Amino acid sequence: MFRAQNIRIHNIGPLSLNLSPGECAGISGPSGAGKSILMRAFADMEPFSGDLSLKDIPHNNFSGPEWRKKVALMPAESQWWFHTVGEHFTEEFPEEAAASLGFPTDVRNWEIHRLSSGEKQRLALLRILTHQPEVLLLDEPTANLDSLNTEKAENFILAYLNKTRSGLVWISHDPEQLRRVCHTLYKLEDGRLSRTGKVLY
Ligand SMILES: Nc1ncnc2c1ncn2[C@@H]1O[C@H](COP(=O)(O)OP(=O)(O)OP(=O)(O)O)[C@@H](O)[C@H]1O
Repeated sequence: MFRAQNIRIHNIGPLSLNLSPGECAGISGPSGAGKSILMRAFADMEPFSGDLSLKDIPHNNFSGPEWRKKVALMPAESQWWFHTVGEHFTEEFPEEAAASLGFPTDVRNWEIHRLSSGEKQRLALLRILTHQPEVLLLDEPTANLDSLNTEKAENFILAYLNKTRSGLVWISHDPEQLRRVCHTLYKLEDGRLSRTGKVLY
């Protein structure tokens, strides 16, 4: 459903990655290998050459904002610009989903400046999923979380994937986590993306 063919960015690539509906692809690799840049290219936020498509529709057929609504990137550092949590949610605040990520009902009134890095990370996840992306690009989504909240976030993400049959690319430095949550595993190193294991698709 998501196809990236012959992608080149700076000195990375050419590389290709395809996602089937409901597939989670994990990417690991040394620091500085270009994992984040690759995610930015997939979200059309970084100049690249090559072909991207979603459900066989080339990415050039979409405007940038249209593409990014469907192929949504959650960067390692989330951005917050209003005063409170609730103001960042344009739709009705997803209370039930917030509870499943461990938040009390008044979280929508919390001021941004009081949030811990782990709270920001879980709320960024909640926010991005309210837009119902068809492909989700997660850059180290649990890097600031303890093991209990990591488990909650993993379950939350996988439940979304199973329900919507979206595609997911998950970047992590934790090989155990990638083995736990992903169907296909890749390593990005020296500009090349290689399949390293666990092929269930
Ligand atoms: N606009 C740019 N032009 C050239 N090189 C860049 C540009 N932006 C980032 N880089 C370099 O590309 C490399 C890859 O960076 P990137 O953040 O994608 O790495 P990463 O694999 O995600 O690393 P980490 O695991 O540490 O987060 C880095 O060496 C970075 O300095």
